[in-house]
Amino acid sequence: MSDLSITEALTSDDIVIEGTVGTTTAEDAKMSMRNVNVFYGDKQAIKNVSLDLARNQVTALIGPSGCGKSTFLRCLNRMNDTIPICRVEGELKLEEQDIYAKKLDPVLLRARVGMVFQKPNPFPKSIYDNVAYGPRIHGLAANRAELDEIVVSSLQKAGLFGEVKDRLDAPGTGLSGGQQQRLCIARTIAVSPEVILMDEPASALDPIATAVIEELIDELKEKYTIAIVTHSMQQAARVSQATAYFHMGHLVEMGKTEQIFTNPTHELTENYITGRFG
Ligand SMILES: Nc1ncnc2c1ncn2[C@@H]1O[C@H](COP(=O)(O)OP(=O)(O)OP(=O)(O)O)[C@@H](O)[C@H]1O
Repeated sequence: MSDLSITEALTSDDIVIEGTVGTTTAEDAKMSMRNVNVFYGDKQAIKNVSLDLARNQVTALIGPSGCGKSTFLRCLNRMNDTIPICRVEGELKLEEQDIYAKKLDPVLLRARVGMVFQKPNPFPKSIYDNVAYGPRIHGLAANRAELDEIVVSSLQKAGLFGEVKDRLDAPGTGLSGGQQQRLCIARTIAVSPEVILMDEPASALDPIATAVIEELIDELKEKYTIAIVTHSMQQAARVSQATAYFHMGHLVEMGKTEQIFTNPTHELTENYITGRFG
């Protein structure tokens, strides 16, 4: 394919992408998705995507704006349930559990598969209460001492405790952007999730706060399985072990991050990572 035809193909709605190249399965999968299709009304946003999230790894979902990264991520803890016109088809499993099973309570699923959003969104409550909120509604602490312990250890794991330990009663909204995002990560961790989904978690932050979040993501993978949507290829390369390249609803290519960024197989992936499209 010449560059011109690639450019045409990249901007055409008629592009045909057959299957996914690379490795989409993991030996030790924490989550497995097979033949996932997602529709908003009549419009199909995800087209027959299959991939695994490997346990204790960071998987980056990358691709041009509108390719379906966030839609796919939101399927993994049923956040799309909140969009009435959205319909999800296919098999989505958290270990052996079908996460779309009728009997499954999405609120409990979201405690197991937590989510951190693009814009830090602390509740208008104290730092303490932000982190204690989840454990309280899920009844995870028998008494105040246990709750204190969860709050402190969650703030520690999110790398924020040292900065806020003397002002746990202060409002969470009074923290800096980067601190607020770490507070949101602490809030997610507080309910002991198994998987953490991150939708562009650093895009609203300055480079220093971004570096802190990236270091934290690297530490968090020791305990959790992580999927991150990012527009920053440098960030994907820095924090992830596996990368999935989406294009117009298709999963074009997936593999080890190093290979995707140094030696991609598909021309569409190569064009994206070399900055010819995006
Ligand atoms: N709530 C919605 N209702 C209707 N269509 C939607 C909705 N959310 C997303 N879409 C459409 O689904 C497609 C995929 O969107 P999505 O937000 O998942 O892409 P993305 O790759 O995450 O984009 P971005 O990088 O810009 O955030 C787009 O065509 C978008 O317009």
